[in-house]
Amino acid sequence: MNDSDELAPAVAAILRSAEARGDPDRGPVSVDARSLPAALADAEADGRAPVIAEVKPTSPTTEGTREEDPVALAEAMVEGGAAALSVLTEPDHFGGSPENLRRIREAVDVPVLRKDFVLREAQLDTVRADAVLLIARFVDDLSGLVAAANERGFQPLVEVHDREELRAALDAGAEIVGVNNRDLARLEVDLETFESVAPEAPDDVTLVAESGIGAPADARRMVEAGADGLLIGSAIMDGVSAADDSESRGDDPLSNVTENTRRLTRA
Ligand SMILES: O=C(O)c1ccccc1NCC(=O)[C@H](O)[C@H](O)COP(=O)(O)O
Repeated sequence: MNDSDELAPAVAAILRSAEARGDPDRGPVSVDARSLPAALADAEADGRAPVIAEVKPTSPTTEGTREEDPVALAEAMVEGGAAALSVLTEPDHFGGSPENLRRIREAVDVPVLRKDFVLREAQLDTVRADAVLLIARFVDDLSGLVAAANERGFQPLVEVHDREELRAALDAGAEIVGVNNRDLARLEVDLETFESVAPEAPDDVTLVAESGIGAPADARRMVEAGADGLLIGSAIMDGVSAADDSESRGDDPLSNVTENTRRLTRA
């Protein structure tokens, strides 16, 4: 990873803090993972859009920080039909923590993806999750980290943004690939990114469309383009564009999170 000059300043700062974070003081963890591909397929089989709902207290592109208990947020998402959860563990720019993930995974029975900027093997051992995000652009030894994640029982979800990164992910042995519609160089979101990369992926890969899915029509568009899973954060956490109209939003933030999730899982 040597292109921090080409990244949005917020992303370069995220990477600096990921590099500086200490490694856990223990050996390799072992995980008995809940299957993410199976959970997504089960959702589709019973008529729900396969949503991976993200517990994302804040981000560089969000105003303010959600103060609700992360476990309550996660349970509200599952109640709304989420097939799986994504939980931020990045503390400095997303308000996440490994402890949030540990508590959420204990409280729900759906698969939980660890959302962070994992750069080296020891960082895998910070907390047990069912799946772990590895960002192709930022990981120097992608094959090594995919293998290290698999050895521990984690399901690696390798994030790409273009066809070249998709090839690198497949060469590294990725079986679950996320195509991020958010360009981390400029932080702009464009759903055409998924549409241009998805046709290049083999059929046996589980493909996840990430970022920028704000409304049910976006969710349908991504599924039509080949998405097996939909990673959705902001539209569930704040629901600005998920709600059809502001009158349908109530005063209870957790009910709104459930309702935002439900609208998207019913897409
Ligand atoms: O979300 C951000 O502002 C962000 C900024 C810099 C790097 C990464 C960022 N997001 C990471 C994500 O992948 C999203 O949280 C996830 O795909 C959900 O996206 P969205 O539904 O658009 O909140």
